[in-house]
Amino acid sequence: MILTVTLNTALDITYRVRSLRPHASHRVSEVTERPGGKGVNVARVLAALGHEVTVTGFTGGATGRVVQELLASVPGVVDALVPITGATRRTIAVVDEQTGDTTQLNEPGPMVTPTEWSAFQEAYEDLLPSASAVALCGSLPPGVPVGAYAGLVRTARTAGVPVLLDTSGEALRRGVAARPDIIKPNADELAELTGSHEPLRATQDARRRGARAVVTSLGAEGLLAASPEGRWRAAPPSSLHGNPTGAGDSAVAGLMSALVEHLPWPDRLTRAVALSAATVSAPVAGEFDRGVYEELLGRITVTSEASAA
Ligand SMILES: O=P(O)(O)OC[C@H]1O[C@](O)(CO)[C@@H](O)[C@H]1O
Repeated sequence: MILTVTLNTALDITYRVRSLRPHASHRVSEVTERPGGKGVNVARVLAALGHEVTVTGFTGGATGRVVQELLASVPGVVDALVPITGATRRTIAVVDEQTGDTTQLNEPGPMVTPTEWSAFQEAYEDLLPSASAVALCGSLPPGVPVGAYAGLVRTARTAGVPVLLDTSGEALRRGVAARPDIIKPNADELAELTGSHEPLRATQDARRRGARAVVTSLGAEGLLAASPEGRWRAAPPSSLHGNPTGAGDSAVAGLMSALVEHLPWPDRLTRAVALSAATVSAPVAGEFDRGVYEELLGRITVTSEASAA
């Protein structure tokens, strides 16, 4: 199975409003609730692709119960979340129907105690021997040490399990130094890590800091990747309109799925870009439009940076 870790799980709520205006009161035309947090979204996409997936992380309170109930109805996903006393957070995406723009409001998450953090680390070590790969995704809830991902990367490496890290800020900086197999920052997260706003230079710099491979998401322009096997840009034929929430999570799912299938890098990137774009076409995070995905698979352009230079 593929293991995904979401330390800051969430009940993802999507509101659709006719037009979002500051200082105004809004009537919500549609409400959608999904089990969320980045690794949970990755797991839902992987399961839809036919992979066996186990999700771990923390769950607590009434929101945590709703997340687990919703997760139980997703075929192919095994729930190995660790219970805590605090309540799982809500994350809210407000979609403006007129402009198509999405505004995201993410709560910080519950306080995790040192005992709960130790219980998680034990559960993680127990799950790793059954995992073909692990994805560590999203923000850290309060109470979890900032070096948490660095420790989880090291534990995966010791167990011989390939590990992808998708986080930001200091947690990313420390995690990269622990030498994960892949990181998947967006351009802003990469600039914060490296101090460089030139994506190709920053992608290579992140490899020097410890990541074996770096896949940078460039929004509607696709992905930029640097690995020991080469450097590539992968782009969709045109930018799609819709809700981009979760597009990065779908890219991670594409990379993970192609990694465990031992596909070469250009095929991994093709799958990641097609899934990411097909997620923009779907109304909520963690879901993708299968028709768009299958149609796009044959239309992603992958260019070797070495030969393009
Ligand atoms: O852990 P964070 O970085 O706050 O991200 C969580 C959020 O990101 C999303 O996964 C979108 O990528 C939302 O579904 C929401 O749960």
